[in-house]
Formats: sequence, C-alpha cells, structure tokens
Amino acid sequence: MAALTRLSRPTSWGLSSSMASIIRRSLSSSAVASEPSANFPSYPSPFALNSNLPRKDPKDRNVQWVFLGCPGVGKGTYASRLCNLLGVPHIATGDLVREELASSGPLSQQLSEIVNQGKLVSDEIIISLLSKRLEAGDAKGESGFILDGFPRTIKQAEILEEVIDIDLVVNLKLREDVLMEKCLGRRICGQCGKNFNVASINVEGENGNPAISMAPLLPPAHCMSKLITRADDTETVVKERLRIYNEKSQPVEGFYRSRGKLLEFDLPGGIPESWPKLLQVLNLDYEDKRESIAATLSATLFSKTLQPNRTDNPSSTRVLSNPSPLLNLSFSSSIPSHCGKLRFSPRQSHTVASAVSGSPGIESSVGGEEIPNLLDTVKVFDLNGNGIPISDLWKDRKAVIAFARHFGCVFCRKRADYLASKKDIFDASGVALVLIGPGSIDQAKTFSEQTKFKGGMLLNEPETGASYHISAVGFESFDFSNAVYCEAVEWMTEMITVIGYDSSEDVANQALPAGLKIIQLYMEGYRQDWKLSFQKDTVARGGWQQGGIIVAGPGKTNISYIHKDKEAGDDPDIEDILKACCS
Ligand SMILES: Nc1ncnc2c1ncn2[C@@H]1O[C@H](COP(=O)(O)OP(=O)(O)O)[C@@H](O)[C@H]1O
Repeated sequence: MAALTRLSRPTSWGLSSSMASIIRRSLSSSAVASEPSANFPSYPSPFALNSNLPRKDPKDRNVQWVFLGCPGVGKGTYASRLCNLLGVPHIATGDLVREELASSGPLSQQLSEIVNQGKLVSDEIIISLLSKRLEAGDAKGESGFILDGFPRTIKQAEILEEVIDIDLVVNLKLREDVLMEKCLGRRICGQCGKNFNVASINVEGENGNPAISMAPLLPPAHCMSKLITRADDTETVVKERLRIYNEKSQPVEGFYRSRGKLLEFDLPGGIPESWPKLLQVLNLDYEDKRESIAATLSATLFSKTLQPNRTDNPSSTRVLSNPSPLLNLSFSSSIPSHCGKLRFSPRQSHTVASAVSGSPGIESSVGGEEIPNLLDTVKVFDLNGNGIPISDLWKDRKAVIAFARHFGCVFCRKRADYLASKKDIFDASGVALVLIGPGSIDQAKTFSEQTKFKGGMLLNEPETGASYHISAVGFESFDFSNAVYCEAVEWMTEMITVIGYDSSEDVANQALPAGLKIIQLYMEGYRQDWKLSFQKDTVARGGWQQGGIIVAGPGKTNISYIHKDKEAGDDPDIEDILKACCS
C-alpha cells in the first residue's frame, strides 16, 4: 500500500509543478469524485484541481504519445522501437504492475489476483504507479514519453487529458485470432527481461481481411534456456483480457478520435513489414526520419562525448521541417550547427577518402578518454553468443573489419570471398579479419558455410539498436566538429535502418545443403537477399543500410581507413585496404 498511503498524505506530495505531481493532484480529486473501488478506500483531496496547470510548450519538450491496442498487438515492440528512435522513455504500465508484483510489496498479493484473472487494476493504483514513474523520470530530467497500456479506461483518459497534452495516440490493430496466437507465443527472458515470441503466424485472408504472416521473434542462444511465459498469457486469461479490452478500453479510442488525436494503424504483418510502414505514417520516414535520427544520435553522442559544447550551443530545439499535420515533433537537442547543411536522402554517396586520418583538420583522439570508454560499451557477439567490446577487435593489433548489410546479402558474400582471397597477406602481417553483421547466429553460420570467409564472424543485435553504435565506432575517434563527423552522422543514419530487421527470420532452415558450387551459393544468397531485404524492406522503405570496411588498430581509437559503400556491391579497391593494413 506504499504508493496509496503516499497519495493520502499531502505532505509527501510537495508542490512541484512536475507532471508527476500534477497527475497526483488530479488523481486525488478525481479519486474523490469517482466510485471507490471495491478493494480500496476513497482518498481525501489534499489539493483542488488547478485548471491553470502549467503545460509545457511542445517545442520545449519531446513527444508525448500514447499507444493503444489489444493485448498482444505489439504495443510494447513498436513503442520501444520508436522510443529508441526519438530518444524518449517507454513507459508501459503493464511493466510497472509487474515490477510491483515482483517487489513482493504490500500490493503484490492483490495485484497478482487481479492480473492473473485478466482484470484491470483500479484506476487509483495504476495512476499511482504511473505518477511514481513520471516523478522518477522528471527527477532524472526526462523529457517526453510514449505511454503503452495507459490510458485503458475513459476515466484514465480523462485524468490524463486534464493534466498532460498528448500529441498523438497510435491505435495498433490486428485480427483477434492473430492476437490470441501472439499472446500464447509470448516469452520473456527471465534474465535480461527482453520480449520474444515463438508463434509462427500464417493466417489466410478471409471476409475481406488480408492474409497475415508473422515470423517468430526468436531469442538469441543465451536467452533460450531462460524463457518464461507470463502467468496471464494462458488461453482463458487472454480471452478475458480481450473481452475487457473491448468493454473498457475500446471506448478510449473514441475518446481520442473525437479529439482528432487518433492515428489508426492496421498492422500489415510482422516487424519487417509493419515497422517501415509505421515510420511512414508517422512521417518519420526518409528525410524526416533521417533528420530525427540524426538529431537523436547527435544528442546521444553529444551527451556522451561533447558535454562542454552543450553549454556553447545550448539545447536549441529543432522542429522537423515537414511534420505530418498530426504531429509536432521536436527534439531537445539539435544537430550541431556546423552540420546544419546535412540533408539525408536515400542512396546518397558517402564514400570518404581512404585513409581519412590524413585529411586536414582531423585529430585522432579528440574525444580524449571518453571515446575508448564509449567503445567499451559497444558490444558485438561471437557465434556462441559471447559479447565483447568492439574495440577489443583492434586494440592490440591491426584489423580489417567488414560491416555486412545483412547475412542474406549476396554482395556481402561476394565481398567476404574477396577479402578471404587476401587472408594469407593479412595473416602474414598479423592483421585480423572480421566481419560484423546484423542477424541471428544461424544466419551468420549459414553465411560462413556458404562463403570462403574464414575470418571472425560477429553479430550485432538489431533488437537493441546496437547497430548504429557499431557503425559509429569507425568515426568516433575523429574531431566531432569537422566534416567527417557530419558525414559520420549521415552514414550512421543510413545504417540505423537496420533496426527494421527482424532477427527471427530463420534463414538457416532454408539454407541449401553444404557443398554446392559457388554459383549455387550465390544464387541462394540472391534468394535470401530477396527474401530478407528486398521483398520485406526495400520495397517499403527504399533500401537497406549500406555496409563498409574499416581498418583499425593497434589502439582503440586508431582508425586508419574507412570505406562506406555508396551502394550494395560497392567494393573498395583491395589495394587501398592492403596499403592501409599491411604496408
Ligand atoms: N492502464 C491500466 N489500467 C488498469 N490495469 C492495467 C493498466 N495497465 C496495465 N494494467 C494491468 O497489467 C496487466 C498487464 O498489462 P500489459 O502488460 O499492458 O498487458 P497487455 O499485454 O494485455 O497489453 C493488465 O492485464 C492489467 O491487469
């Protein structure tokens, strides 16, 4: 009862104008007005609801969005991806409830009964949990949010509306039979807390509804043995949750529709089909998406590496040039002014001159101690699922690191063979040869079996958004105030599109038997390439990220050569690589 007790004690609320305290005040007055729940008493109202509550101007804050949708529709998946993209916290009230349950605090017994029957927790409790979470975020300086699972009743929506400006409400929709399958297939890694789904969904189109297929979202090997199923994901409970959704939560859609804030989004399939379309309807695609990512990335990089510059260039707000009529996107940090001329358009050519360390104005260790530290946080994974900091690959020796577009990419296979043909020279010079790609361990193994590549194979995890870090490391040793940094941001935005990739695609199952001739391997690569990228993403999004090659080391921040592909198959001259690593 800790949270509730606090609610009834005015002294602990303070008079902060933060969103959290505002919500509490609102709750307290509405709690008085509303019917008390069966389990909880009504609360005294320590503050009258102030109708002139301060609301932040949208340009002084980040986005404030809500995700609605039935259980199992994928609110968490898409909300958390967007949060990564926009740099806002993902606040899921279901997670807050589960945390409370796990805490074995005084509420946990009552909550577990409610949740395990598929019922809704009372408005009082849920708002109390949300208030606590917002308050903690406020104290940390968080700006904006995406709410997932809240509001779920008209009462909750009214309270929220009274105290916070919600910019947009995204209503995710999916056929009910698919929802059931998805809920039953949900798994959580008991250790890292990540969500997966073992259901492989293939339903025929009927009654005007299109066919839907969704690949499972399988966990990496190291999570496999730790998977747990939520107690409320049984068939009976899911049915009850769907019933309650239709009764209590569906009216919330109408609430926001009538206010012109509702964006309906019918999921066309799994992540590879739905994510790019969602970005498109949110107007976060192409130019805007790239700019917004760049803004987010530069905010990240600045906060990690360029703190002093932040005061020189205080957090000016960038409102995107072409927001959808519905949206008013803004970011609390901007692209640095010296990168102001950056335009991000698909398929631009960004090949930086080889051996960029020789370019004028480039320093090799401007970021001082911070860059090696940052590099230590960027992990890649070997084929056994063991993570290592990426800079370990080159800290003690020279290494040629190839970044693959993806493991089904026929051009990357060709490149792997082309690098493998020089392996003797690399070996003789003590140079390591490594290929890093986004995807699953099985995909990497298939790639390895089907090429002559015998260097190290590593993975980055698309689900965590680690891809852009990995792409970024080739640049973080350079002066962030010069053109190379701007180009780096630009390339990173190209590379980040890999986030749309679904690592669960089980390409290994479709692999041809080993021992086929090289031409067959390339044909297989072509088939996989089509399936993995063109068919699923290229059509909808305008292309995959491009790969590249760097030569780095010895020394964590010593990057001596960068080649960024301007298109698939844009191999650099092997002589340039050999010059950079072996001369
Ligand atoms: N806004 C809310 N109001 C009431 N109960 C909630 C709310 N959010 C979460 N809960 C409780 O937590 C449980 C799990 O929520 P969540 O993880 O969002 O489930 P779902 O997968 O059904 O969207 C719900 O079934 C409900 O008991």
